[in-house]
Order: sequence, then structure tokens, then C-alpha cells
Amino acid sequence: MEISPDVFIHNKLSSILDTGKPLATILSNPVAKHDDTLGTVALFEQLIDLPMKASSYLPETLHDPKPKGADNTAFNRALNTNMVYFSWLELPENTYRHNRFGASMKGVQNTTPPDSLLKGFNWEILPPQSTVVDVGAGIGSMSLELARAFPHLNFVLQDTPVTLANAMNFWNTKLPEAINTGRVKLQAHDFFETQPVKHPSVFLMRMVLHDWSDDNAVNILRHLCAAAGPETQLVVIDNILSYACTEDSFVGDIPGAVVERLPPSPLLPNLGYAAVSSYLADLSVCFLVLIMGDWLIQSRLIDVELS
Ligand SMILES: C[S@@+](CC[C@H](N)C(=O)[O-])C[C@H]1O[C@@H](n2cnc3c(N)ncnc32)[C@H](O)[C@@H]1O
Repeated sequence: MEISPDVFIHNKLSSILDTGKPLATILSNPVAKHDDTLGTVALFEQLIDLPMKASSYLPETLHDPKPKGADNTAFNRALNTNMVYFSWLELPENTYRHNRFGASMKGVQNTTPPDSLLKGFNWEILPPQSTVVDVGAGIGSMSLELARAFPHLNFVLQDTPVTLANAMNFWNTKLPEAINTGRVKLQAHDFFETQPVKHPSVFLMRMVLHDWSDDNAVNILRHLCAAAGPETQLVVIDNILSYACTEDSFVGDIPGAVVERLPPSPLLPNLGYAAVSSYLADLSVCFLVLIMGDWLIQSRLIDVELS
């Protein structure tokens, strides 16, 4: 709200853009602006920064006859780099953006129903000392929630060394005893290589598969499959985009799958504008602009699982 010429204050809606930190604190250490925040401001900044800037290169990228891939994206064109987005983020000069990315994943968590992670899978029934491997864990904001709610579980968080350095700071602030006792371990691991943890209770992946093309996603899953034991379960947490038209259910044959009820007409089967944020995220963050991944649509999910 502009309360006098050139003087603005937040209203209820815009207060979501406030990190909650005093300006002086942010200015004294700008790189840490999003540390120890809810992550919603980080998420907002993250979405309007590179995705918007780079999206003006979409036409050239889509018309380029070269094979599409994580190193041939609108982001690559805009920034004139051959690096895959995640590796580029880890360059020393991108420390602010990299920290912000980690915080933004926490922000994503705060935009989903609080119980969905804890109740979407029956963590209670896993035996004591079961190991949950969080593959592509980021700073581990999701494992933190699980570790707090289910003290009988142990965790291995796998990501790149640079991201795990941020994860170490995060856990040392939020739940240091988990690190000190070894209940939570941070393990640098490239998920395109052989999985070092064999036969864990759970391989968990949140918001990872949507970053990658089918070939890459299958490659990641194959390494998990090779390391899985007879009791290992795979938990994938991701957005599944619905079609805007009605279609025969793709999930009908999967044991335990729940077929969602369609919203009443005249709402579209995908809820129309009410679901727009998932489609925008698909377009901007994953699919076209930054990484040329493939947000999960129902049919793609089944294809990858069956490959
Ligand atoms: C979209 S983030 C998801 C983070 C976390 N799962 C969450 O939900 O908060 C994707 C993560 O994959 C990691 N990543 C990218 N390439 C990787 C690789 N080859 N091996 C391991 N992790 C990787 C990134 O560093 C990033 O933390």
C-alpha cells in the first residue's frame, strides 16, 4: 500500500514477501538472506529470477534442431553457458542463488498441506532403526520434518557436496543432535552413479524426477532398483499434472492407486485456473526454461515405472 507519495507498507497479501528479518540483518549478510526463513520469499524470488529472464529464449530453443536436453535449454542460451542448471548454481559466484534455491524448496513445502508428507505414507510401520535414503535431498527440509515426527527412523541425505555444505548448516541449526548422534548422515552422491546404500527401508525422492528427461529419470531409478532389497520401498513425492480433458484412468492398474474424483462441471478436470501454479512451474522451472525436465503427467509416470 502506498500510504504517502513513494512510501509503501505491506498489506496482508504482500506480507508474504517479507522474510521476517530486519533489513539491517539482511544487508549485513545478503548471501544468508533466506537462511532460517520460511522459504516462501526465496521461492518467489527463485521463480521470477532466471525462469522469467531466460524464457524469452524459448522460441530459439524449441526451434533448435539440436537434441533437447539439460544442457540445451533457454537458460543455457540466456546465460551463454553449457552447464546444467544445477552445476551452474554451484559456481562460487552464484552462492546467493544456490542458497536461495535450497531455501525455496522449504518454501515449496510450506505451500503444500502440512500433513501430506507425514500422512501420505505409513512411516509408523517401518521397523525401528530403518534407514530412509533421501536421494537428491537438497538441504533436507523434508527429511527434517520426518526426523522430528518419527524418531525411530534414521536418514541418509544424498546430494552434491556443495549442497550438503548448506545442508550441514541447516541441520546444525534445526536439529544438531541428529547429526551429532549419526542418526542423520550427509553423503555426497551423484544419483547417476551406483547407489552406495544397499537395501535401505526407503528410497525417497521429492521433486527430483520432474527435473529430468525420461532417459535420465529411468537411469536414476535403475540405480535405486539395483541397490534395493526385497523390503525396500520407493517413495516419490512430486506434482502430477492432470489433463484438462477427461481421459481413461492411467492409474487404474497400479495396486493401491487412488483415482481422483473429477471436479463437477463446468470446472475442467484439471481444475482450470485453480491449478495454474503447477503448470507454470512445469513450464518455467523444470520443463522448458531451466533444465528441460519433464513434469510428471500421469501417462509419463507409468511409462517410467514400467521401463
Ligand atoms: C528440486 S531440488 C529437490 C530437493 C529436495 N528433494 C527437496 O524436495 O527439498 C533437486 C535437488 O537435486 C540435486 N541434484 C541435481 N543433480 C544431482 C545429481 N546428479 N546427484 C545428486 N543430486 C543432484 C540438486 O542439488 C537439488 O538439491
